[in-house]
Amino acid sequence: MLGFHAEDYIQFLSLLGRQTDEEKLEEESEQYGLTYDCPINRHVYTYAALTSGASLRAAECLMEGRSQVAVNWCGGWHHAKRDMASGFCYINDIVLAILKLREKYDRVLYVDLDVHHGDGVEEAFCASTRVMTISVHKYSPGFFPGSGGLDSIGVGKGRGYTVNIPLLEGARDEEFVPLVCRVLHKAREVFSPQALVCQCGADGLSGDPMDSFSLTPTAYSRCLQFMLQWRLPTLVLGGGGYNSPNTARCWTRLTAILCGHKLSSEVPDHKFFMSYGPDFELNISPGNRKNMNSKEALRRIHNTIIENLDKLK
Ligand SMILES: CN(c1ccc(C(=O)NO)cc1)S(=O)(=O)c1ccc(-c2ccccn2)s1
Ligand SMILES: [Zn+2]
Repeated sequence: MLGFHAEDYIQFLSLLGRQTDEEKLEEESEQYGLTYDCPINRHVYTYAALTSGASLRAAECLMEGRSQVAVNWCGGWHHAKRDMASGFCYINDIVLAILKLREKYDRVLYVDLDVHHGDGVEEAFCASTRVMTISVHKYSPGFFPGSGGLDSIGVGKGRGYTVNIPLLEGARDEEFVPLVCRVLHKAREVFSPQALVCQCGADGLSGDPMDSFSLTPTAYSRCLQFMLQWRLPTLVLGGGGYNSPNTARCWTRLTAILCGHKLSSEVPDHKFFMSYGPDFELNISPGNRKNMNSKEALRRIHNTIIENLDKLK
């Protein structure tokens, strides 16, 4: 964890279980972002260490050639900063995994499909020409974390290696998939990644409490399948997803794709079967929320990103 995070932050997290002076605890917690959406309890450190360790181990499996794809659905904590928790994220397992992959691969592509901007990962690599980050997310006044605009393209020598695809609420599969895949195609052309990390936060699904996009698991499946055809060492991670049955539907579908397994459209009987009512179907309908993304806006976003990426040639 010290490969990315500040020692004092990790030290504080590790002492949480043993700290008894509530007053002191309260005060210090604030400076480390350990309030509101990142509450503290004595289990946080172990939880964060285990989930990050799993993402690191998955990266090592790829580097050892044990598999072409490795998955950690408990990972994907893209908001955590070097010395601060943020957005339910305590340790940035994604940054740790990318730094590990960089020990073997010269260029790593990071793709963030979560409905929230992958700010913690972008910030960590915004000055790098060896890690390209691409985040597609809802970008709207007051929506967390508030960063990830079209003009956020990296800094210094890393300028152009940060890509943001900012969308408005109501985004649907039929425009999400072609836009993301066209950007991915261009990114691969100009960056030639040797390894891939994909955060598959499912809070963009229709029916998620984040109430933002109208995606179905098909959007995530098509984007992941597009990347899988590159046959790069690929790390697949989880992230947000607050409608648990729908998130399970989505990640089960992605797992089946990764395993080359065909799924029935019916949810099979199991311990949590009743949570999948009333239709007990694997698929999710997109719903009918108003789509605020106009064709002109989507075209402008696409053209701007393609122009920016072409400058890297
Ligand atoms: C802290 N926030 C985050 C941060 C990160 C995420 C996330 O999933 N990031 O990927 C989600 C919410 S937040 O302020 O937007 C919210 C906290 C609680 C929220 C909520 C709770 C219930 C229903 C709808 N929204 S949104
Ligand atoms: Zn999210």
